[in-house]
Amino acid sequence: METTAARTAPAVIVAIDGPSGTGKSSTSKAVAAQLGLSYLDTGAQYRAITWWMVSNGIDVTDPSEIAAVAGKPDIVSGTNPSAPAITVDGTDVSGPIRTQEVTSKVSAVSAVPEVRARITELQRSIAKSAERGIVVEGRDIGTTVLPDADLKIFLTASPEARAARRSGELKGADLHTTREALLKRDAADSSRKTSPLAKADDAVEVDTSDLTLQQVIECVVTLVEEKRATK
Ligand SMILES: Nc1ncnc2c1ncn2[C@@H]1O[C@H](COP(=O)(O)OP(=O)(O)O)[C@@H](O)[C@H]1O
Ligand SMILES: Nc1ccn([C@H]2C[C@H](O)[C@@H](COP(=O)(O)OP(=O)(O)O)O2)c(=O)n1
Repeated sequence: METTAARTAPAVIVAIDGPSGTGKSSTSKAVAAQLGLSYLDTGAQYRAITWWMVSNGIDVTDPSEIAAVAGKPDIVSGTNPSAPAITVDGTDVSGPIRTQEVTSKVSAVSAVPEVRARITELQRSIAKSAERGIVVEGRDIGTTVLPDADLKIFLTASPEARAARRSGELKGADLHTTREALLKRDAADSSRKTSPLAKADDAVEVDTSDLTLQQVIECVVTLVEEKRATK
């Protein structure tokens, strides 16, 4: 629930990065809602451009083919943490971007520099226009997209905890298969040349393996409030 203090506080930019299943989306949405900030899911944008490539028959194993059309889809992200929305060329793609097919191809598409340049520009312009501040979650927000963010958080968790959380979501998914797929995607995201998944030197690292979601939210809200008090 947003408080009166939140409505009058100075704008604050929060970057939350980390690998898959560490709690970035759940934490970012809750913190933004509680503090009256906008919210941006940058993974959804990479998923949306990947969905467009797949839907238009682009060979996602060919970086030059991806680069040639990277500027074509019109991706629009909503920033309401209580109702995150994403459209491509006017079509709501919030469901289709979560399929296994998109998940298995998103690392290859998001490694292409032309894709990153385009999406990064979009992210910076959304962050700039958030009057009361924003929580932006992803892989390279603290290092590349918003290096001057007021607060940078890097969430981690053991592969076992992350796989258990993910297979809980994908009902009936095998734990071992989920763990392997997740580690494969992390390795691809961490080893790409352009803005890989990485912790910024000035980010606060929070290991969420043994914390409840509520504990992680409280920890981040406290860190944001401390930052705001010094602004
Ligand atoms: N600290 C936590 N303890 C238990 N489950 C969690 C925790 N944080 C997140 N989850 C759950 O794990 C799943 C993945 O979380 P999510 O926020 O989507 O992670 P990410 O955005 O980093 O991939 C969700 O079902 C979420 O409810
Ligand atoms: N800032 C970002 C955000 C996501 N990506 C890429 C790499 C990720 O594997 C995919 C999907 O991100 P997403 O946050 O939706 O992934 P999870 O829901 O955590 O599994 O997008 C990126 O390259 N840079």
